[in-house]
Amino acid sequence: MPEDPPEPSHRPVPEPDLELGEIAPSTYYAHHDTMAAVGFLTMARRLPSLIAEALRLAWSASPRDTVSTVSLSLLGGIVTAFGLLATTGALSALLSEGPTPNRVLAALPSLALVGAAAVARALLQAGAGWAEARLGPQLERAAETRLYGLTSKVELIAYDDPEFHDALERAEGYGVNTVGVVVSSAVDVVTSLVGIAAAAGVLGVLHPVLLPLLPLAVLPDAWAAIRAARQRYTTVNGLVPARRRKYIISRLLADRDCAAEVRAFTMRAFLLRVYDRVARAEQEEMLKLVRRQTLTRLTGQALGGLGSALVYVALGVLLAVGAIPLAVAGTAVLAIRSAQSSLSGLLFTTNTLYEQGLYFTDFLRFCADAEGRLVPPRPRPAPEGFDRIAADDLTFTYPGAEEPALRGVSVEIKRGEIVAFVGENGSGKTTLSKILAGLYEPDTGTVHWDDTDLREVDPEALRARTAVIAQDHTRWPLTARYNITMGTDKGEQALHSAATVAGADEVIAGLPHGYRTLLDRRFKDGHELSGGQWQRIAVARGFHRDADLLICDEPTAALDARAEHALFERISGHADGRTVLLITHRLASVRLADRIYVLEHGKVVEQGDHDALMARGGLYADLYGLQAAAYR
Ligand SMILES: Nc1ncnc2c1ncn2[C@@H]1O[C@H](COP(=O)(O)OP(=O)(O)OP(=O)(O)O)[C@@H](O)[C@H]1O
Repeated sequence: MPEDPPEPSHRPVPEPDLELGEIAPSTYYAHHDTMAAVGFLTMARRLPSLIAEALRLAWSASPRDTVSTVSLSLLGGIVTAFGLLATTGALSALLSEGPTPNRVLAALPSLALVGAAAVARALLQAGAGWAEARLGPQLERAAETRLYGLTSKVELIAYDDPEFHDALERAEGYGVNTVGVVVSSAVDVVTSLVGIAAAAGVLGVLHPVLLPLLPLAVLPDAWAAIRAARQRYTTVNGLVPARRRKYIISRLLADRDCAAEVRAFTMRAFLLRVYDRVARAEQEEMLKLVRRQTLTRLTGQALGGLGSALVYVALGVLLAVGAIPLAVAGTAVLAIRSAQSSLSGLLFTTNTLYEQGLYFTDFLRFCADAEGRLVPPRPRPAPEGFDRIAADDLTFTYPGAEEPALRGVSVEIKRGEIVAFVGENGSGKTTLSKILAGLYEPDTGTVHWDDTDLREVDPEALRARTAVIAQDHTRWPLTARYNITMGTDKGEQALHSAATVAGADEVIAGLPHGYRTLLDRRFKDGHELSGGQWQRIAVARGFHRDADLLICDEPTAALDARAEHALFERISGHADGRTVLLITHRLASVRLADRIYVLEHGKVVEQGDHDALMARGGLYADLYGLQAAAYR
């Protein structure tokens, strides 16, 4: 354990508290339970379908390399069998009667065959290895392209569905990485099976009585390997919660985000103690496992030795009674050894294939589910613009939510207007704006751009006509330029004017490489911005887009007073002729709106301009009065 720092004398460090609650299960260990419980036969039964799925995927990534991998591996097995049979010829000649030079001469053709088989096998194995290695990166790319093609295309609402999230986490966190391993394990399983079949075939050809000797020699090893693997799974599965807890604590000790607080609150000694307790417990379990596995392997080896002894005795008896010649017995020993090595390969790869196959299946299931979440093709093109947007009687409930976020909402936005949504937290403003932007589909009700029903329009095309300055905008790990243009370069003039409107020009002027500065500290020469500076960039992004409808969701929450004032001035100047939908809690700023909708619990409870709403003396007047009082 690392040495503890001296405790501060003025305050005792509390005892490490391990009562941190249950650790939630993790994607990375999603199938450990299954692996600890499942038997070898269950694994073996699942093999054919797993091998078929893996080969189908491999075929889609590269038919040529798939065929090469499989055919060269199979040929390698056949050549091995051929080499073993040629050995019998060589041994027969060498062990026959007569002077040694004559016996060697007689053995030469068979020896040449044995040599040729060895060379051919080596070449075939190298070829298979090469094709398999080529397949790996192609598979990885195919799987990732498929995954990310789907994640970026599914309906946005999928991201609010916990089941989609879980499935995505499993597919992305682990499933996609297993594709290559599953395919290579599938090929290895087939190769090992061919190796065993070849050895068994050779024994059968040499003498049928030799066949029953094979299980005698190979089963003890097989038993030990399977048992040791089970022991490891059971232990590691039991350790999953401890390992996750250790990982969480290790992040507190090593992550940048908490580095300052770890020091400010002198947390080091406390955290190290908690870490050490968990790590020690884990170490104890691992040492116990090592002891148990060693015992199992010793038993397996002892039984294996016994099995081999029995094989030799049986061979001796067969030789003594003249059932088989010496050359055949010699080849049988070689064939049994070859089967043993194929079997240990088979056990290892079966285990790997089954385990990785569980995660691989997660990947396949996710892709199938995501396909079902794609927006079906829509008949009408997106409207060129609008004179009036009308939302009628919208209701919307988030997946899994008990209460609807919107209940029977109707709003109207005319071209060139500034319309504001106000209301307390959680009243439904952002949800409504996302439906108007075509990001969510309402459960019931309609949105029309003039006479076009948005349900008939491709949402992607519609989104090209709207710009959203989001409340929780993304801090893209790109240059300042790309953070504003988002890859749609409209020239320097458009870039500078959008940046100026948002006050982002001042931010960019202060960056070491101006617009070319990377806004992410994880990259070399990357730069970090403050919350308000980021918001200015996000606002510039919205203004840069050629959109008929500009949705500003809390665009000034992080801005200083001067920047906020400048932005609202700009919006009140009708943002270069755009229609603006403004969501804000700063009610002084919505005075400029042509119409204000006040939302409460997912319903529009008031609407009108500022003066009308103040005169009404309802929720808006209450909220406005509260804010105004704070400045008096
Ligand atoms: N992704 C989501 N999944 C489930 N419920 C959600 C989700 N997003 C919002 N909600 C719920 O929907 C309701 C409306 O949320 P919305 O974000 O539209 O409110 P808002 O008026 O924009 O709030 P705020 O002023 O805090 O931004 C809230 O009750 C909220 O808890």
